[in-house]
Parts: sequence; C-alpha cells; structure tokens
Amino acid sequence: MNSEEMWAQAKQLFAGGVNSPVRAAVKPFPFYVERGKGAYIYTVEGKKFIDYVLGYGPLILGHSPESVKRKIVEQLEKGWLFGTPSELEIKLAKKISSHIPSAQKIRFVNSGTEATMAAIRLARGYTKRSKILKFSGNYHGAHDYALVEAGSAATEYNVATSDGVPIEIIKTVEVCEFNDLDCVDKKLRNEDIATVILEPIMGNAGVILPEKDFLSGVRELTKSYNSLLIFDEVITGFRINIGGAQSYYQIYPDITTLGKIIGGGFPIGAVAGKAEIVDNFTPAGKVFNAGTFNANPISMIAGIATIEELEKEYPYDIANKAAKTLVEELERLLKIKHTINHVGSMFQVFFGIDKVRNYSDAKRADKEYYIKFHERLLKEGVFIPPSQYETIFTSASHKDDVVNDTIDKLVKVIGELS
Ligand SMILES: Cc1ncc(COP(=O)(O)O)c(C=O)c1O
Ligand SMILES: NCC(=O)CCC(=O)O
Repeated sequence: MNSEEMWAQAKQLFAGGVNSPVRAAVKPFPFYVERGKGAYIYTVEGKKFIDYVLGYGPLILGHSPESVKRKIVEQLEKGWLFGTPSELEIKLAKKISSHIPSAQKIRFVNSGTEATMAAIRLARGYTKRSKILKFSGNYHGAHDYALVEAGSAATEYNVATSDGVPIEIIKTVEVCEFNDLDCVDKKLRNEDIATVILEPIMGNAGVILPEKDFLSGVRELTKSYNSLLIFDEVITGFRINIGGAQSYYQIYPDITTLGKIIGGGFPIGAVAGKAEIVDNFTPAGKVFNAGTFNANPISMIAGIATIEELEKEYPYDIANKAAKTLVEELERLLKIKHTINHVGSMFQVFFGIDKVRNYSDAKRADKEYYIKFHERLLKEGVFIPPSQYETIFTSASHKDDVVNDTIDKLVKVIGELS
C-alpha cells in the first residue's frame, strides 16, 4: 500500500483519518513513514525528508540513535513490564533531579497530558484551592483543565476551548495573555488560585519567548499569594539546555512537568518538584495518581540513554548551531514582512507581522502563507510542522551537510514564493 491507499483506509478507521489531529494537517493527505534515521525520515514510497518535526520534540538526538537503540534492545531481551518497581526508574529519576534544579521528587506517568493533569490535581490538593491560572495559547495536553484557550492543534482546528469540557470546569480556569504580568497580578489578587501553570517558553503557538521580568514576576507574585507555580517543560525540559528553561532563566518553579525528551521518543511524562509537594501523591499522600505503564522499563531506559548523550553537551552544540544557521539564512532570504522567534534548537517563523509576543499576535500572523511555505518545503523534501501553532525543532543529527542541503532548498522555495 502507498500513503494514499493507507489514507483511504485510515479515514474509514479513525476520526479525521488520524490518531492525533495535527497529523491530518499535512495535505492533501499525510505521508506514511516507514523508518527514520538521523535527520531523515523515509516514507513507505521510499521518499526521504529532512525532518524538523522530530516527533514534535522528543527526538533531540535525531531518529534511532545507536546508543539509545542498543540499550532499548538489551532491555527488550530482559522484559518490558513487571508491575513492580525496577532499578531503571531510580536511575532516570536521579538523572532528572541532578539536572533539573526544582526536581527533588518525581512521579513518572505516560505522557505530557497525564503529567499536567496530575500536577494540577497535586497543586489543588496541596493548596486546598480549586482555581488555576493558565495562559492563552499555552498547550498542556488533552485533558479538561488544559483545553481552555489551548494552543497547538486545539488552535489549528478552532477548538481552543474544546467541546465536552464541562462549564463547571471552564469556570475554574482563569486565563491571561502570555507576558501580561498585570493580568497575573489581578487574577491572583481577586481569585483563590491554587496554581499558575505556564510554558516558560511557548512552543504551541509557534515559539514565543518570555519578556524580561515576566517569569521572575510570575514567580514573585505566586509566592506572595501562596499559589504554586508549575513550569510545563514538556517541550523545553532537556531541550533549552540540560537543566531546562528554569536553568536557562534561573527562575525555579514549585512543580515541573516533563515529557518528550526524557523518554527518548517513548511514551512518558513526569511530575517533579519539591519533596514536600510531590509527597502528596498516593500512597504517601491523598492526591491520587496511578498507572499500569507508569515508569515502564522501555521508556525509562530510552530516557536514561538519551540523557547520557545529552550530558556530553555535543548534542546541544550541533542542534543549536543548526537552528541558528537556519534562522540567519531565513532572515537573509525572506524579503516579505515576517518575524522569527528563536531560542536554542526551537524556532518558528510568522509571516505578515513584525512582532509576536503573545497568542493574539500569533493568531494575526499569515497562517495561509505559512502553510504554503510548509507545502513547498515538503515538495523539496523538507518536513517542518504543518501548523503555524507548532515549533520547528533541530537535533544533534542536523549537522552542517544537512543544514546546507536545507538552505539550498530554502533558497529555491523562497525564490518561488516571492
Ligand atoms: C508544553 C506541553 N505540555 C504538554 C503536552 C502534552 O504532551 P503529550 O502530547 O505527551 O500528552 C505537550 C505536547 O506537545 C506540550 O507541548
Ligand atoms: N505541540 C503539540 C504536540 O506536540 C503534541 C503532538 C500532537 O498533538 O500530535
């Protein structure tokens, strides 16, 4: 079967043909991938793409790196689910807490969605308050409390506040614009807020950076109103640097949610934070969390092996250089009005607008032009996210030859588009 034939069957089997909506944004139909290696993915038809989606973030080393693969295969020989603890969870937790300053204790779950869901419940249980404050265009996964003015595919498909989320729940979620400290102050003053949750660097409305004093301001305000601060570092954890955005900005939350990279490309999530807070999870405390697959050995070993590579620093050097070079080239080549937001190995380009500092700005960008840009790049064999409200990622496999090849294709595409 080729991709088109698979798509015809998939539409019969799955809502909208897919199991996660952003995948259907690749038009006229998604290509079906058979394998990935390094910076490349290969479709069932044998077409090769340079991959800047990287599984939507986890693959900071690129596809199927040998060192990670070897350890996964070794673990497969031993078994993959025991319903008991294994030493691997201790090893991964120690690695995480040695790098992420605020991670004294950890609960492993299976996705970023589960992590933020559990973290929010933890904060409510700890503070004995009900309300939370989030930021418009931040995406914290696909559960009820997160699907209020959410970014990512929820914005792409015009369901930023999803059908099916009870009005009673929506009423417990206050929302501010990112970078609007006055709003945070007002909400914390007027409402009994259990926790403020945010992506310290937005990666789900394109990339949007915190302005000077925003994160420190939120940190101070949450302290003075006795609210907890959750940094959702599902994307930024182990990507911005080995200590996450909190180390990069030196602003430390009470709770950190992690996912993506810490599982090396296998399903994972984690709630990390001060011992006094995390100890409220069952069985130590009264905030319930459980999971058949929590801390499953394959995700644990893939995460350990990935972090071992990251500890050598070279992955950040390569991935960050790739992103920097591409951003510089884009700035040189693009003659139409645009802005590029960039940090480390994450960036996104917005057309038709010269500043994007929050979700409203991101929504004003020329999304149609971005889609054309994505489609033309795809024709040339370069895969960037099919949605304006996602992030372009680079990896340790995006070495100079890959980047130079990409630049040649960018020259062609931008020349033809303008
Ligand atoms: C910041 C952030 N939080 C949470 C999630 C949800 O993670 P998952 O897709 O693993 O459920 C995502 C997914 O991209 C994310 O970017
Ligand atoms: N930025 C959102 C994600 O990366 C989640 C992946 C997906 O929705 O399939």
